Amino acid sequence: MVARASRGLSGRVRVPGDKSISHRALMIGALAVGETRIAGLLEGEDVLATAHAMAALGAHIERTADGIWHVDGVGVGGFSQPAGPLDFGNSGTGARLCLGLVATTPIAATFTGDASLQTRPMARVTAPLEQMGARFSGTNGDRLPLLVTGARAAVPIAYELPVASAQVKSAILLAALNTPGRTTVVEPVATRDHTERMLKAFGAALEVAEEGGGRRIAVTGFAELKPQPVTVPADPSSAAFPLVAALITEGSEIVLENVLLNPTRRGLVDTLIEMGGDIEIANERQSGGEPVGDLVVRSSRLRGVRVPAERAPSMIDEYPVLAVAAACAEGRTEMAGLAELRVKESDRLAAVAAGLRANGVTVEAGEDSLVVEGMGTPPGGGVVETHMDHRIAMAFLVLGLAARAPVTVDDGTMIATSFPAFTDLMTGLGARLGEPRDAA
Ligand SMILES: O=C(O)C1=C[C@@H](OP(=O)(O)O)[C@@H](O)[C@H](O)C1
Ligand SMILES: C=C(OP(=O)(O)O)C(=O)O
Repeated sequence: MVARASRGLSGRVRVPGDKSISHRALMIGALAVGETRIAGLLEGEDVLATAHAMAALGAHIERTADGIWHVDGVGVGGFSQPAGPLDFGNSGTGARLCLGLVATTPIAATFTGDASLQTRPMARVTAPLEQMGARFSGTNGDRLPLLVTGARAAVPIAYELPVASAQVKSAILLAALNTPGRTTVVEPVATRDHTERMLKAFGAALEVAEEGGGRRIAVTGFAELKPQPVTVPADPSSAAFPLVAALITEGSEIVLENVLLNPTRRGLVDTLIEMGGDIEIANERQSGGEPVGDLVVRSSRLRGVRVPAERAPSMIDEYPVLAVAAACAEGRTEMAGLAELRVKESDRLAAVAAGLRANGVTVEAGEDSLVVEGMGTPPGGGVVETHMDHRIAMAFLVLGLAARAPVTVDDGTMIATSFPAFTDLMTGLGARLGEPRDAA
């Protein structure tokens, strides 16, 4: 795909539902007794893979013509042995959270995924889940495909997260639901807390205590989960693309409606405001147990900032597009604490650095840091390798809207994993996106 210099993005749009909340709504709905109705579910490939997995484990899942998803759950401990492998496609969240679900259920299941997912580390979840009694075997070290044998008699653990990861935390909390006694997870830095919020709403026995900058979360097993209606707010990680696009293309003013503003997810918005971004948060309210608001965004002259390491978990998926904003700012932007970017759908630190260099931007990439020299208007003109990574594709298409020369990404197909309507939504706002063969 190719993106060309654009001006005056305008319109009022709602990006699709939050990916993290969508995965959890299907999984926790599958564990409740009775029907959970989900409005605004993200219908991207990652979430659809989770829906298939829940159905393969015995939940009844149906989408009605009004767009509502109905999940008829089997109850905690009620999953049945799937007939074939569970394929999570490109999705780390789907695979890791579901490993937690199966780990304490007495069934066996093979977990697999696409070429990107098969390179991603799973030991971070299999290590604590083994302590709870699950067994994992495979031929590729800790990587997928893995055969998981759930514990017959699961044991509760007290676990301190070695990496700031909501996926690891959530895998353990979900495993704890079918484990007798009290399982405790301590996270030194707060990560997204959608699992905790949703489990509480469904009636799980869950306690959260603030501890320093982090949290201690305890789950007592065997509570019955009661179905709850879930309304999924717009995904801030998807909103990030039109948000940055409007800031860096001249003469733009857009409104992004109903965006999730959970404090564990709003690092990008806060950083862009620090950079001088004209972002107004209107109509702040609560929706389905989460804070949401409308973002009014106008083109802005951005300036470089220092983004502290402790902010990383609250914007971990947004660094590729932040780096694009930084390239279009005046001055240097320094980002620290980025080690986790190396183990996402691609090595995002390397992919961002290579993509920016290909478009004439000066970048310094350290082991876990990135420094981008802002250029106001970058030259562009490069071809970016996306490495099966949706966020790399979308971030560099956004760069192309503000660069002097068009920016090409080698493959736009992975965008469908998290934001299938990306191209339509962006072109609807006035962005010039297309295939290289299309007329300029
Ligand atoms: O829990 C979640 O829904 C997610 C957690 C993050 O991963 P880590 O837990 O690996 O940081 C994030 O990158 C991913 O897109 C979604
Ligand atoms: C890291 C991401 O997703 P996942 O870990 O679920 O593959 C992402 O969507 O940016």
